[in-house]
Amino acid sequence: MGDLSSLGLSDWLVKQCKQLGINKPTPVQENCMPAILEGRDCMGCAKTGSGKTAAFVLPVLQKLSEDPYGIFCLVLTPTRELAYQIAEQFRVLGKPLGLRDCIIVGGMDMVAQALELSNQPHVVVATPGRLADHIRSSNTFSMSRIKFLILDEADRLLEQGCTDFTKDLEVIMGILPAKRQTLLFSATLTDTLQELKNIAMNKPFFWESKSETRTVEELDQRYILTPEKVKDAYLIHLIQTFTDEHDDWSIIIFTNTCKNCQILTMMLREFNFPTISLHSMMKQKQRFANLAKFKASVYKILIATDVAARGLDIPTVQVVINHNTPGLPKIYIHRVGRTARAGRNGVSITLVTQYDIHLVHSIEEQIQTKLKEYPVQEKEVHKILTQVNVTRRQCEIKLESTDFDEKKEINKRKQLILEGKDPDLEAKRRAELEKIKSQKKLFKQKIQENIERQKHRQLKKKLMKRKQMKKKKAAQTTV
Ligand SMILES: Nc1ncnc2c1ncn2[C@@H]1O[C@H](COP(=O)(O)OP(=O)(O)OP(=O)(O)O)[C@@H](O)[C@H]1O
Repeated sequence: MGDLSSLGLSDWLVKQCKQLGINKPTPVQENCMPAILEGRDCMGCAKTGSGKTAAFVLPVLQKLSEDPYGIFCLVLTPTRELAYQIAEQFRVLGKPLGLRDCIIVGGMDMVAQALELSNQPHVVVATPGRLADHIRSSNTFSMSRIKFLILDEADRLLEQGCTDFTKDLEVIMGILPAKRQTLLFSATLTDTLQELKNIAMNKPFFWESKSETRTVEELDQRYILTPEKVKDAYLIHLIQTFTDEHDDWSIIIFTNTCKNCQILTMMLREFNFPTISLHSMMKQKQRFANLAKFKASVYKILIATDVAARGLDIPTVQVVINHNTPGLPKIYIHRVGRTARAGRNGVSITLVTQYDIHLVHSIEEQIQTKLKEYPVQEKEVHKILTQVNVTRRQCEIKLESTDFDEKKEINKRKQLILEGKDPDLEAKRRAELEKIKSQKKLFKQKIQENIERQKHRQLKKKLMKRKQMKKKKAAQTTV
């Protein structure tokens, strides 16, 4: 492994790296940085926690120091928290340059952001939706001279998941110069490789870490097979044993919905665990505050939806618990990648119900690793089962008495308005779709029933025939 200066970084930058404990480049840095410094487009695919952020931040800072102007670099990333984390890396490593950065994410004051953009910062780190809003609504800034476009978690930005960035990306691409360097990074690039290659047009340098497995060796990956109803008791038991056995610890628990996230947080607090939550129905300021408290170990447990699955770098996290088995292997890879980062050890425990076994198989196939069973003292779990289930029900009732569901509905309507849709028309459209769906289902059911009936009739006929034949034969032999 070479050192940082032999890769083409200036002394001031190498010194800055050392102050942050970056002494030797990681493989993704060693391989991608020279290509970026040569001026090539680059696609880097390396495991979680392997230093992909510095792999693009360092060459950008190097180039910026040679010819400083704003706006020099645009970084796009799928979540707001990640945008702050990336901007922080730029700020810390670029301090000797007097680097000016600007963070453009949803949920924060748009006027203040517009002002910052008009001051020509060197680096803009943004989530696509809010940046596209700025482009649509003002002409006080220009990105026509940017040198670098970086898509961090590039596959997420391009996939059409629950948050679809495609329209916003089109708006953004429309104001960027064709002559630029495009850098794409993620731990899971391969699924969307072709779309990504279309964005990085100039025969990108492609580097993927060679490894049979897609998760890091330092990660101990476990599962617990549990009926749905006993899941929470297992969770409480796991946390209790973990707190009993470790002094300096921190856990992230991933769950599938904002509501579940809220209920689990309330529940764990009832059991006196220092818990805080992070999900998209929280106000942005609260999201940042909660994450900061978790990072500072004021709270040891973070319960989050997949909004925290990608990119977050919190070295103290030793355990990741999947309260639900992720539906996609790629989500699993990112979730468990919140621990065992940068060579540290970590454990991940996935709670698996009988309905999730096929999901575990496809996860194992993708990561090329078999999950091992996590040993649990069943007796201890059964002792707390009733208490846990009663507490959950109480928390559910408590949450129902707040306006949580109402807020969810309002948020949905707001989102539709922002997308230029009429919420009432959308509701009508969705109701009609539901009606068609259920009619189709009914129709299918009827056809199935008819087929079954026909089969039954044919079978009956066959049996009757066989009986008659037997009778006939019997009659003939007696004659
Ligand atoms: N060369 C290095 N030596 C030691 N530590 C490093 C080095 N490069 C980066 N790090 C540290 O490793 C940690 C993980 O880096 P980073 O967040 O960039 O990972 P990543 O590959 O982007 O992970 P993810 O896919 O989860 O986003 C950070 O705390 C970072 O400061």
